[in-house]
Amino acid sequence: MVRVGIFGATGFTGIELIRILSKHKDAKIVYLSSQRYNSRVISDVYPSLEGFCENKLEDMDLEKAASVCDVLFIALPSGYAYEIASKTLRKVKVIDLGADFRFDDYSIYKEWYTGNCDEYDKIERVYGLPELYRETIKKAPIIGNPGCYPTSAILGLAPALKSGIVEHNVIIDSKSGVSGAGHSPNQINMYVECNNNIRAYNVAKHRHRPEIEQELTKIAGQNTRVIFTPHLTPMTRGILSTMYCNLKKETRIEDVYDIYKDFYKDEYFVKVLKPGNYPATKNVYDSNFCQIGFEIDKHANTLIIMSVIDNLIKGASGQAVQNMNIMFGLPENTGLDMVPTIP
Ligand SMILES: NC(=O)C1=CN([C@@H]2O[C@H](COP(=O)(O)OP(=O)(O)OC[C@H]3O[C@@H](n4cnc5c(N)ncnc54)[C@H](OP(=O)(O)O)[C@@H]3O)[C@@H](O)[C@H]2O)C=CC1
Ligand SMILES: CC(=O)N[C@@H](CCC(=O)OP(=O)(O)O)C(=O)O
Repeated sequence: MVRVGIFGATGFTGIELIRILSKHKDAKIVYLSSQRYNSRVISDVYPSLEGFCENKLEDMDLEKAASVCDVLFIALPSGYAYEIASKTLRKVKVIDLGADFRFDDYSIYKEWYTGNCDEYDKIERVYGLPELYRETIKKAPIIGNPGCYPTSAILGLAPALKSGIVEHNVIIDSKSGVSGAGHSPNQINMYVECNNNIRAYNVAKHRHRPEIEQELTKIAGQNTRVIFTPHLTPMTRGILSTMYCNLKKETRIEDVYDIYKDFYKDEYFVKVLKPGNYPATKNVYDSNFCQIGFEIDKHANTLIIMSVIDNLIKGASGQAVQNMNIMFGLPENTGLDMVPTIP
C-alpha cells in the first residue's frame, strides 16, 4: 500500500487527488495539509467526500509528512516545492503539480516564475509526461508534473514533430475551462466575468510557452518555436488545443493517421481518432484520457491537430497519480480507469 500525503489538499487539484486516491486500491491517504482549514476534517470542508475521506487537515509539517508517507503530492502554487523537496529528499518521493521542477534550465524558470531554488541544477527530477518519459519516471525521486496546456499541446504535436513531416514553427490556440485558474477568487474566474464570455489572455506571454518549447525542441531534435494563445471559456473543466503546422510536402491524411497510431500504439490514455472525427472536451470530461484528431488543409498545406484533455485530471491530478503508479510499479491505470462523463 502506497502511503500518500498531499500539501495544498483543499485546492482544486488537491481535492481531485483525494477523489481519485480515495478509490485507488493500492494507495492510502495518510496526511493532508491546509493552512486555511487546519484541524478540520476534509469531508466537513468538502461534503462530496463524505464517507470517502475523513482525514483531518493539518499544518504543513515536512518532517512528519516525510516520516509517515511514501509519496508527497505538492498541490500548492508554484514556488513552494523546492524547499519541500530539498528537505524531504530521499526520504520520500515527491510529485509537484506546480512548475518548480518542469524546467531543464534555471534561467528560464526564473524568467517566468518567482520561486528561488539555489541548487536547481543539482536536483534530480524528471518531467512527468509518462508517454514520453516512462522509463526515467520509474526511478525518479522528484517529478515535475506538466502544466495543463503543455500536456494537451505536447501530446498533440509530438508524433508530427518526431516524424519530421512538419516545419518547426507551430501555432497553438488553446481554450481552457475556468477551473484551470484554481479556486481562489480572482477577476478572471468570477461568474459574471466568465459566464457567456470568451477571451484570450496572456497573449504572446503565457508562462506555458517556454515549457512547451522545451519539450517540443527535444522531441523534434531541433529548435522549435511556438506562438501560444490561451483563451478562457465558460466551461468548468476541459482544454481544447488546436494546432497549426506547415507540412514539408504534400501528405495524405491516412499517412498522418498511421504516424499517430504507431506513436501511441502502447498508450492506454491517448486515443487517436480516425480521420474525419474531431475531439471534443466532453469526450474526455472527468477522465485521464487525451483524445487527438487532425485534418489537412490542402489549400494551405497545413496540418491542423486538435487535442483535448480534462485540465484537472490528465492536465494535473490524474497525470500525477499516473506518475505515482509508474514510480511504485503499479499498473498505470490503477485508480484512473474512469469512463468520461456524458452529458
Ligand atoms: N487547476 C488546474 O487545472 C491546474 C493546476 N496546476 C497547478 O497545481 C497547483 C495547484 O493548483 P490548484 O489546485 O488549481 O490551485 P488552488 O488555488 O485551487 O489551490 C491551491 C491551494 O494551495 C494552498 N496554498 C498555500 N499557500 C498558498 C498561497 N500562498 N496562495 C494560494 N494558495 C495557497 C491553498 O490551500 P490552504 O489555504 O487550505 O492551505 C489552496 O487551496 C498550482 O501550482 C497550479 O499551477 C497544474 C495543472 C492544472
Ligand atoms: C485558465 C487558467 O487560468 N489556467 C491557468 C493554468 C495554470 C496552470 O496550470 O499553470 P502552472 O501549473 O504552470 O502554474 C493559467 O493560464 O495560468
